[in-house]
Amino acid sequence: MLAVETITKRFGGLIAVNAASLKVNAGSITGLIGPNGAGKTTLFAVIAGFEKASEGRILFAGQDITAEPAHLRAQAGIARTFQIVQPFAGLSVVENIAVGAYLRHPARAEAQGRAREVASLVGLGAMLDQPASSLTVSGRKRLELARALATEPKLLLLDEVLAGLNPSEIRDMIPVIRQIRDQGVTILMVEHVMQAVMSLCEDIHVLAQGRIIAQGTPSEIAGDPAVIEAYLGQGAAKRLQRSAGMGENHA
Ligand SMILES: Nc1ncnc2c1ncn2[C@@H]1O[C@H](COP(=O)(O)OP(=O)(O)OP(=O)(O)O)[C@@H](O)[C@H]1O
Repeated sequence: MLAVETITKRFGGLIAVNAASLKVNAGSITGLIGPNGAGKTTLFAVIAGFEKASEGRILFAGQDITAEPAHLRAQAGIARTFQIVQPFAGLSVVENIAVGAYLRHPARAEAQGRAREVASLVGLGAMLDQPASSLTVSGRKRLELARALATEPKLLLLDEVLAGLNPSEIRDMIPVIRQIRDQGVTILMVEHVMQAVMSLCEDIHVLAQGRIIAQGTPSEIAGDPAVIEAYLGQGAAKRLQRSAGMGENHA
């Protein structure tokens, strides 16, 4: 569904994304992980058309969309959520979601009808008429998800939708994300909550200092020395191996 081909993004002298390539298969939940500042959000912005790639190509369903503006990518079926959630505070929950639904349903009643369906999918069905400003952090995250989903995307880019949630809220959100995929939406997610990434994603790409350093299944990624080093620093993989060996000796 999506092919990112050797994308580079420079901000002046800073290379935020450095010749990164990745693929997202239709129907999958694919993960994009990496330490802080690795370039994940920047790569999302380039995929969604909010930032222009300095080099490289983006293919969506086989079409080269590298030069397309963000609104045409949304029309084609790409939606993203934002790490910093900023709902229209003065509007109700259903009106906020309808903003996304207007993309495919210009009539108000239809857009609101679609917004209600999406609200119940993400667990906001009981809060339709509340002002968005009254939602908790967890409610705002669900609203952000709903606004993107209301555009009826084929590919949904989730930027840390679990950040700031407590463990029980995370447990509640995981099946919601899975259900969205089961309804036919392909998902690419940036996430720091590893337990969620490991349980949801069939394929994971790891970005570190702008480069893709590993790709594979959750268990391949968890055991990859380059990934361990990227998160824990140089020599960490060896140190872990040694202490695991010592553990066995003691046992
Ligand atoms: N608009 C911008 N102008 C200049 N530098 C930027 C801009 N956006 C991002 N950067 C820089 O690009 C690098 C990558 O940032 P990015 O936010 O993409 O990383 P990230 O992997 O999403 O990090 P985090 O996990 O902390 O959200 C950082 O060094 C950041 O400071």
